[in-house]
Amino acid sequence: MAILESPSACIAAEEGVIAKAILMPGDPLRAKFVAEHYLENPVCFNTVRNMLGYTGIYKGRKLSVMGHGMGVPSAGLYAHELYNFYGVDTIIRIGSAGGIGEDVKVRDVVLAMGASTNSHFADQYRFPGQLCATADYGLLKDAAAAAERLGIRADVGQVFTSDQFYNDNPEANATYRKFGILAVEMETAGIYWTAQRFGKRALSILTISDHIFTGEALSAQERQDSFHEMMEIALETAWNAAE
Ligand SMILES: O=P(O)(O)O[C@H]1O[C@H](CO)[C@@H](O)[C@H]1O
Ligand SMILES: O=c1cc[nH]c(=O)[nH]1
Repeated sequence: MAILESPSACIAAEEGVIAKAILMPGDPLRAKFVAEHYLENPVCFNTVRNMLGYTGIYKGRKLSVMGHGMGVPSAGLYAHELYNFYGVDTIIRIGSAGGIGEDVKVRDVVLAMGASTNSHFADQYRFPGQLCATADYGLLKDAAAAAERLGIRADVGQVFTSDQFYNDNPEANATYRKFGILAVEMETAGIYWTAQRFGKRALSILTISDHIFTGEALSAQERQDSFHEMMEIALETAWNAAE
């Protein structure tokens, strides 16, 4: 696929091709999977850096899905370009996360109401104080309702967005747990801040793929099945926001 001239640095898509609502996993191959399994007539709109993006139709409405890579710098960059250059107004992250909360089990779906973080991404805003990274309430409400309709248990609460996958501080996770953090992952705060900065909407829907305290982890089959549950909640939520 030839790379197009484009208004932004890291996405090369034709004007109007990307839908107003987009699902975003970290892994571009998970984006391809969603496009091929859930969207009618998916068309690939981005191959730059292999960060695959597709637009197709879900239940009669135009919807997109694209990878955002790992970590806040990568996810923040793609969210910035989508919101500012491609007319996107809703990003729903669909990611994996490590369980922290006592009541959170592998396979569970977590709706991230807010994200605490050790990321310094928001320093650029020179916000006088600590800027809360929070989900869009409408998306959060729609996702909780969709989970209930689909009969899927979804925990709603706070997550921790970490710059480290391998953390050298052995006490960090116990402290997160003490403060009621449900799960740890690596992008939500950056996406939420970017949405807040540009007056847009974002929500992270996460599947617990492993538990930090119990060491329990999903098998490949379980990962596939429970990721389906997260994807279905996300698709139903995005449908409400789609054209
Ligand atoms: O499954 P994804 O969406 O990539 O999310 C989680 O998985 C990656 C680490 O394995 C990080 O990106 C983390 O946030
Ligand atoms: O960021 C992540 C994702 C899954 N599991 C973890 O422990 N961390």
